[in-house]
Amino acid sequence: MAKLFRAVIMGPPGSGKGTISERIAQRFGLARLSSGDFVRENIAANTDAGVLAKTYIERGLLVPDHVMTRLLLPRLEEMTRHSWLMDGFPRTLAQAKALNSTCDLDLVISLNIPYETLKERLSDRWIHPASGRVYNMGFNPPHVQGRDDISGEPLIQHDDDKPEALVARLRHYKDVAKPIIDLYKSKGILHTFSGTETDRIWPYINSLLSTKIPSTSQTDTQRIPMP
Ligand SMILES: Nc1ncnc2c1ncn2[C@H]1C[C@H](O)[C@@H](COP(=O)(O)OP(=O)(O)OP(=O)(O)O)O1
Ligand SMILES: Nc1nc2c(ncn2[C@@H]2O[C@H](COP(=O)(O)OP(=O)(O)O)[C@@H](O)[C@H]2O)c(=O)[nH]1
Repeated sequence: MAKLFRAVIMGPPGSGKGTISERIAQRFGLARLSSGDFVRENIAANTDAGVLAKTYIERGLLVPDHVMTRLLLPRLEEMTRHSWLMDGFPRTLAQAKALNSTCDLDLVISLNIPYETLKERLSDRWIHPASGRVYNMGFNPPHVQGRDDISGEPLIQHDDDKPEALVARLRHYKDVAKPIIDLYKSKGILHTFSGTETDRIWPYINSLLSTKIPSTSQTDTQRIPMP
C-alpha cells in the first residue's frame, strides 16, 4: 500500500484554508476534513457532542477542547487507510497535543496573509451552508448571483465575517496559533506561505506537495461523510 499522508492547514480567518484545501484535495486526491463541517454535521444529526457544541457556537464561542477532541479523534482513528488534509483543527495547543497522540502528521501548512487582505476577502465571502462551498464576489463568484453553483440554493454571509468581529477573531488567532506553530516548527514539519493572492501562493504549495505525495488523476474533492 502507498504511504499515507497526513497534513494540517492553518491560518487566520479568510487566509484561504478552505480554498487551498479544496485545490489540494482535487489535485492530490486526499480526503478533505473540515472541523467546522464536522461540528455542523453533528449539530444537524443531534449527536451528544453536536448538542453540546451548539450551545457554544450560538454564543459565538469556540467549542471547548474536550468536546472537539471527542468529536474528531474517533473519526480520525477510523481513517487508518486514508490520506487526509485537516482544516480547522487543531485550534489550540491542547488540541494539537491530543492530535499528536493519535497520529503522526507529515506536514503543516501555515498561511500568513496581511490583515487588510483578510478584511477585504471576508467582507465579500459568501457560503453555501449545506456543502461548505465558499465564494467571493470578485475572486470566485457563483455563476448566478447569490446562488450555489451545484444546488442552486441561496448563499449566506456569516455575521462574524464583518469587520467589527474580525479584529477580535484575528487577535485570538494570533494568540492561540503561536504555540501550535512553535510546536510544529520544532518538529520540522511546518511550511509557511505568505502573500496576498491565493493564485500566487498555490504554485509553491503545489510543488512542495508534489515532492511529498504522488498526484492522482482524481478530479472530485473527496468529502468524507459522517458514519
Ligand atoms: N478546532 C476547533 N476548536 C473549537 N471550535 C471549533 C473548531 N473547529 C470548528 N469549531 C467551531 C467554532 C467555529 O466557529 C465553528 C465553525 O468552524 P469553521 O467552519 O472552521 O468556521 P470559522 O468561520 O470559525 O473559520 P474560518 O473563518 O477560519 O473559515 O465550529
Ligand atoms: N480576492 C481574493 N479572494 C480570495 C483569494 N483566495 C481566497 N479568496 C476568497 O476569500 C474568502 C476566504 O477564503 P477561505 O478559503 O474561505 O478562507 P478560510 O477562512 O481560511 O477557510 C473566500 O470568499 C474566498 O473565495 C484571493 O487570492 N483573492
